[in-house]
Amino acid sequence: MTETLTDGVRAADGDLVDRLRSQAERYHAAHPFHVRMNAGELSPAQIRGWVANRFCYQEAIPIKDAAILSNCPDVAVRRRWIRRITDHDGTDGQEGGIEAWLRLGEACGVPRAEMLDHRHLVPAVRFAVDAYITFARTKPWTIAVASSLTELFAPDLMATRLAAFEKYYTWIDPEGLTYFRNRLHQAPRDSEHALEVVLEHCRTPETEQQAYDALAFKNDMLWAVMDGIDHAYPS
Ligand SMILES: O=C(O)c1cc(C(=O)O)c2c(n1)C(=O)C(=O)c1cc(C(=O)O)[nH]c1-2
Repeated sequence: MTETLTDGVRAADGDLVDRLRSQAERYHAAHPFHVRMNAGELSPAQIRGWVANRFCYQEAIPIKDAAILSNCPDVAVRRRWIRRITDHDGTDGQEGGIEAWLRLGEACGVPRAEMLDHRHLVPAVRFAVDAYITFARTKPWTIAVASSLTELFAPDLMATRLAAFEKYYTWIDPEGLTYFRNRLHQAPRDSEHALEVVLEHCRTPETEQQAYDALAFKNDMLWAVMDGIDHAYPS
């Protein structure tokens, strides 16, 4: 690539970026359960059900990122991608996203033992999340990277959710919301890198389509997670 993203994307890259971004409307931000969450309409039991089930996704993220690393022959990409694992797992003296999510759950009233032992885990959520890990293990690494691009859409949802929790769910200790605050800056950094990788490696109509389909798969996976939660904790 002669130009970098910061110089401005090439015309063909712009087309692919537009096609990928067009999938924003299929993002799980539009799922009725999230719409009700962001309107302040969920009960404490529904929030607890969501937080306990979403923990399964949080646990899966570093595992799928390790699967991508294991398939990636590019040292420069691995050096940046590995940060995602430590962001979630933490390091000595630095709390990671998994611990932050456990604290969020506790702030919502779910004991950490009940998240860790999966007693609230709904089958549909387990199977959807497993499918994401399997996708990352079995697809070409560049296509697995493309599936992470839902993070292009995540910051808006994260900001809306944070505001909704602070406004409507005042029974939750605001300290517990650190996870969302951290993702506000982690997600844009991560999606920018993932987009660079996809634009550099997916340069044929076939691979562009595979990247597009990977993002559609991921959107479907996230939607299925929300369907499972919505069904288990109906309004
Ligand atoms: O709460 C959300 O709505 C949401 C969505 C997504 C996403 O769009 O995949 C991620 C996260 N959160 C998240 O916290 C996170 O760490 C994350 C990593 C990834 C990924 O695919 O690599 N997605 C997401």
